[in-house]
Amino acid sequence: MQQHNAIKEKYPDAVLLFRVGDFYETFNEDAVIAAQVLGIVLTKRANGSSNGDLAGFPHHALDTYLHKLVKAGYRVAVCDQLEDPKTAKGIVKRGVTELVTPGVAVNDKILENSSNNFLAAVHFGGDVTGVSFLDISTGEFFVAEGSIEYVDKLLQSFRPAEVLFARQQQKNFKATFGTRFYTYTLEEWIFTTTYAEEILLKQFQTHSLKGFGVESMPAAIVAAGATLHYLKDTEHPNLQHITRMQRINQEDFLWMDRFTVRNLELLNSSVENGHTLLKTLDNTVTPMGARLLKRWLVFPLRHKDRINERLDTVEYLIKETDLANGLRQHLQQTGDLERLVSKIPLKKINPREVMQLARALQQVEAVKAVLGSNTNDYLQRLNEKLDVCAPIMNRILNEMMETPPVLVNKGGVIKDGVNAELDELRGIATKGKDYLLQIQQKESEATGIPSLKIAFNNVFGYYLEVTNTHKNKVPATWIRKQTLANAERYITPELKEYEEKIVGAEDKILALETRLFDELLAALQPFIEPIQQDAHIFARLDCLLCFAHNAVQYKYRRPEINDGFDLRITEGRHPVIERGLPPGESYVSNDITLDKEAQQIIILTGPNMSGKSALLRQTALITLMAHMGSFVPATRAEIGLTDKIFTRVGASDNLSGGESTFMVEMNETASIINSITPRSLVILDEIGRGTSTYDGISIAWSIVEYLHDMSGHQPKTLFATHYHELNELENKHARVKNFHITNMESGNKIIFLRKLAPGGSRHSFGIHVAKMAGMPPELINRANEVLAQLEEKHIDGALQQQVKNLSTPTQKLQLNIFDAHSDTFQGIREKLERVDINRLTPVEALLKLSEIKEMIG
Ligand SMILES: Nc1ncnc2c1ncn2[C@@H]1O[C@H](COP(=O)(O)OP(=O)(O)OP(=O)(O)O)[C@@H](O)[C@H]1O
Repeated sequence: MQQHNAIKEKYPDAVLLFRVGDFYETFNEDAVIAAQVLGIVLTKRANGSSNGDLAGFPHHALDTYLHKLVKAGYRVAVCDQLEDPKTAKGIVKRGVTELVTPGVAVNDKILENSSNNFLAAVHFGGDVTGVSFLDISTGEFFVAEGSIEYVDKLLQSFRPAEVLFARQQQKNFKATFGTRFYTYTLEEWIFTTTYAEEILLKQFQTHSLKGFGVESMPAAIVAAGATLHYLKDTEHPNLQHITRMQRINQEDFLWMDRFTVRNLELLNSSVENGHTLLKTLDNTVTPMGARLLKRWLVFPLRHKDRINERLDTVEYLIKETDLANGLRQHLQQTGDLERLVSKIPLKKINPREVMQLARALQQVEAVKAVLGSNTNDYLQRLNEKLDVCAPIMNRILNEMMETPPVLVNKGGVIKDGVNAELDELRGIATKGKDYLLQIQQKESEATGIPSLKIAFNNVFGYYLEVTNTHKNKVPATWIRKQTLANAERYITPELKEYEEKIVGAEDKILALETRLFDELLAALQPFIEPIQQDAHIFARLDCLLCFAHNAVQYKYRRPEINDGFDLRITEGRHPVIERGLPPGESYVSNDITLDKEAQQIIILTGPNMSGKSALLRQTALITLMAHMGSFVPATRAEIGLTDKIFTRVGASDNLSGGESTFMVEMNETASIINSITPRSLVILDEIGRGTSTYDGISIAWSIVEYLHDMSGHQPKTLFATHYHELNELENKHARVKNFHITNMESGNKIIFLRKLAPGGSRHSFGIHVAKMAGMPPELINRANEVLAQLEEKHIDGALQQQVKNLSTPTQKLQLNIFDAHSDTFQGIREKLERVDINRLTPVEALLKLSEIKEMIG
């Protein structure tokens, strides 16, 4: 217990699993947690002066129980016996061999195949915030820095299992990023540039960080350093598979903030088990492909050439069916090469997995052969980078048994003919066993006991077993060892002699096989990087094959990406809703055009349930898919390169999280306004609905005017609303156009036609929808009465009239000077750039300040 307590002191916030013989035991408060989470028995035991709680489980169940504790949000320190109890003097030496936390998990039971398990670190560096994401199970390591909003979006996209930050930032972190994450704090000194650089250089064995393109990203470097520090802290010293850092450049990707990622239901649905774009598109066949697809989805490209490179390849794969089928087949048989290779340095790879790795390399060889004859540039480049790692693949295949066991200490790992000593020992062991059979036969004949058996147990080794009916035939020279109910067990000197030979040989075989396997693992080390590269290329191939598959299966077409600003979609469909429709029903496609000249903003009205939201979202999703390099659900799509997609949805009650729902709605909308450009696509769904009609219309009205008039910024905008009054905007602003979704009234029913048509609509048919939803007839009748009276009194009409007479804005739109696109900003910037601070006198400085003040006006 003294040893336990001393170790526990070093890991106070972890549950300590303390190895005692064949068990992992937990004590005191750890035992209470373990019993509760694992459903194991909690016992009391005398422990020194007091009675302590105790709960334990057999050591071979470690994987299962460890996983449960970590999933339940606990940090777990695994404390093992560091020496052989047989040879140890006094108390066996023990130490923590691994600290497992939600973000530092390599166990297959904790990890999900199709998801990365990222450990993130955030460094608040004053002006910029740095962030890093590391998946120890795959070796991927990303760094970035930028505004808080940017880091927030990255956190939303990477969804780390654990986030690290400096202890002093506890309040700040919570205020900035909320309580969505599992977090852990580290000492402040870890978050310094010098320390971070030192630890990173040591990891990558380089003299500078230049090669990673991060030297001008101090905040990101600090975050990355903290991540590596934490890995060492959690007893993960062997990280040879973390070979590089990749920097994420904001300008390389189409930006979507976290509200957009959520509103478009890219990764998560708002309803349980609902469909997401990811689920709809994911037809990958390898785990690394599935993980990469997720990343492609939240980081769509922004460079035309790179998008077209993907689109060209998808087109090529669609045409070359045999090639695509061949590739898919080989990929299917590869398994999780990326995670297998990461297990090598972590010393977590077992013999069976090493064999899987060799088989995966055989697939690399096969893929190279298939790709050999292709004429697509991108595939050719990928093929050149594929490395079969033949020396190690052949060595594994030549030296290891075809189906080795999971545990190396079970033997049967190394083939015959690989090592002469091993062959000899195996000869002895088998011969010894043959000889035992001969003894059995010989003694059976000599004694006349036909049922005589030789068997083995751990207590007294090999023995002869005689059933009670033949007991009297046993010779006097045999030594009786055990009496059972219906049999007796004996040993003989001859039996013991052979036993020694066999058991000795078997022990030696296991030791030798373990050594040979370790040698094989050491030989694998230099191949970690090329195999990682192979895994990465397979992931890309998998995603592109998946796009080709989707295009054929779901009739997607190649989008045309151009440098213009316009968006023209012909017969577009919603990829997710379309797939969920019941058999026999088909999705009604729609054309949509947004351009800079005549149709920058569309005000979309239509009855409830007619498909306004669907149309809005499909426009965003088609744009997004095109930027991923995927074909799209439309017969034609011309898409001007887009830099940002914003989606905002009017408040609904399930969004509330302490704040009023309308406040949430306004907060979210406000954050768009400052970062829009003409290349942005803005989707607003019933913004303003969370307040009274007058307030709502006024806010919605002014948002549209603002987006219309922001000089030089005018983003393409789709605005769905129930406020028909907003249709009046078309008459007052040149680039606002009204559209509605058509429906047909048949008796007192409405039939949704779901077709987009020019012009606004007058009714919402909310009462029809209430009726369809099964509201009591009395209630529906009363609602109709109230509506009729309101309409009779022209309340609705009066508002319509007032809207018509609305004046133009009294105040010209004031551009934010901190908006990098504004002329004022550019002017101030130029002025400041010309100033040489070293030569400036105080009076000159005051004069400059006054000039700048004047510019702001
Ligand atoms: N083009 C379409 N073809 C087939 N079904 C569609 C289409 N558009 C929408 N739907 C179906 O109609 C349902 C309602 O659509 P949606 O939510 O877009 O309506 P809405 O006009 O936004 O309604 P509300 O104003 O009440 O929010 C969708 O869930 C979908 O199942």
